[in-house]
Amino acid sequence: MSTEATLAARVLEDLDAEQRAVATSFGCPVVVLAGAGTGKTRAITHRIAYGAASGVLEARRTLAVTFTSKAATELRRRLTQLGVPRVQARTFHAAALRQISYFWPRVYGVELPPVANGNFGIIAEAARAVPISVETPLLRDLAAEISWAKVSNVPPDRYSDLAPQAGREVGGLDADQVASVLVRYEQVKKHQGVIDFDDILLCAIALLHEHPEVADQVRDQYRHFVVDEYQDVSPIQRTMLELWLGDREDICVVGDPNQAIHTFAGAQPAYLTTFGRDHPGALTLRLRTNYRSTPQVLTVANALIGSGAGLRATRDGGPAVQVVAAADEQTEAADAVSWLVAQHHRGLAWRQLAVLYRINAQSEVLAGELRAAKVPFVLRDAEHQDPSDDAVTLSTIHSAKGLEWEAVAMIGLSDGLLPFVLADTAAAIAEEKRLLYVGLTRARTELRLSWARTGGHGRGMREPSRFLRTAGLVERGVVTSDMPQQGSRFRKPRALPACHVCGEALSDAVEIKLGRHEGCPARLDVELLDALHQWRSVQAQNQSVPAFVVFTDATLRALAEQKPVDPADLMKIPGIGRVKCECYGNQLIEVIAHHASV
Ligand SMILES: Nc1ncnc2c1ncn2[C@@H]1O[C@H](COP(=O)(O)OP(=O)(O)OP(=O)(O)O)[C@@H](O)[C@H]1O
Repeated sequence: MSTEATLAARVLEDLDAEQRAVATSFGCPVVVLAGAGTGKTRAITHRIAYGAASGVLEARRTLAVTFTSKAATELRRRLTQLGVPRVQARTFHAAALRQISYFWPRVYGVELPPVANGNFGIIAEAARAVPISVETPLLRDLAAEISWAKVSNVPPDRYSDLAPQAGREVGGLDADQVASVLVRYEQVKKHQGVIDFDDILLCAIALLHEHPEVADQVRDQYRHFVVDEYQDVSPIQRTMLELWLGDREDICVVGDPNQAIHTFAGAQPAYLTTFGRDHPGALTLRLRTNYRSTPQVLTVANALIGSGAGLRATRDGGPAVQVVAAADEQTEAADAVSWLVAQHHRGLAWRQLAVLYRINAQSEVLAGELRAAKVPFVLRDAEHQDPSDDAVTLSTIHSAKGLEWEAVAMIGLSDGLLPFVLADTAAAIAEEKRLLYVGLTRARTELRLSWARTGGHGRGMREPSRFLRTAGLVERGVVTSDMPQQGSRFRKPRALPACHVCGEALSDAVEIKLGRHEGCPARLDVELLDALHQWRSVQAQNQSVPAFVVFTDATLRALAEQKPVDPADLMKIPGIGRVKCECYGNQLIEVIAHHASV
């Protein structure tokens, strides 16, 4: 065997048959439909290494495109390990920026305008000129909308016509108002002499389109293309890719339609599913063998998606997936922290644990409980994170995409949070379902799903997420914790706790915490309440956290009314889980006992 053939054969050694088919298919466009955890990154990096070793592609003329700079860094790391460091692994934007930075001055005789460092200031100026409100949440929504319009090829003068058809809605504004912001936004940018992030691709497209000689040079540089996460490609990115490709067909795209969670931002997963039709002669391959998760996790993930997922397990059986209902958000967070602590005591490092949620705001209560329990954690969106930190990861499901942990807790699995309350069309609900699928498939071994029967500050009753039923967690009886044991438990919530004064049911979270209706006579010991407040201030000061992180006012009132005498009594108060009990129990009982004795 020649040296090349030996090298090429070696590259294939650590691939399974499905991955090998991906690594060795050249000569036609290839689309790979890869389920979660099936090793698509491994398949595409090995494809490039195999192609380079066997001489069917030139490493330095290969462009591997992905969506985040973290993913691009990971691709580069793996390619270097496989002996092909000269491959360009970049995001669409990074690759395009590199090209326009080089060609723009040569073609237009001026430097490329700088890319604005964030565009909130520009949007605020545009909004003031319209005029509309410049409150931060609206500016954030407008930033997302401006980006959607650009990546979807919707120019400001067509926005009023096209946006309503696409079901777009921005913070109560009508389409004409948003269109006016878009027009002003472009004017402000021009006045400041900057471009924004999405303009990078628009500039590159214009450059390659209008200047065939530039397009020829770029095409000469890049001859082989691999695109990861192809379900996330937007119209403007596809146009970019087509311009890079020209009339050549040396392209391999990889993606998972079941992990399409960015359509609200303009992604078009149909580009992946119709790739075979759009590229005559294309080869369609599938990766279905999952190396990440236990059969228990995959059974739930497969059931959620239905026939389209079909992930095959390779790992041995593990623990059952847990579904847990909690009285309120605070208790849900406290229980989740107790579970993390138990996983850690079982031998897992903190960094092998994660808690995932739908929206960032959900991390607040959780962070308070983690601080109280002295559990190290990192927020993934901050999450200045040092990857070497041994800390639990807190992440939105969106930001957790592409990652994996040994044990994963997902919180807030109630209707209104997942699916999120703003998802009001069939398409939006389907995307929320895929979001849950992405979350579930991050877990290697332990998976805990929880929801709270009431929201924070006594806000309304909640129902478990409809997706828990879709995922077969009722029918299969996959284990529940404090949920009622009857088959009807998802329709009929557990019997509500009773008021200790009148005996009637309690449904409000604050009242549940107090153990009585607000209107029922209290046995509140005002002096004890005062002593508890003082104790809480000292704790909060010592830990440099806000007082409510230690205990909420409602919990202090419940303590001052119910005067628990031992840990078992303490844990009957909603909001005081095992972790808080272990952390503060003895001190609290001492404060209460001392107060009784004076
Ligand atoms: N052939 C294989 N043999 C053993 N383990 C493998 C194989 N292929 C992949 N794996 C492992 O499976 C896990 C998932 O791989 P990877 O992260 O590449 O999957 P992915 O398809 O990109 O996942 P996702 O789309 O869910 O983020 C990793 O831990 C990886 O090391």
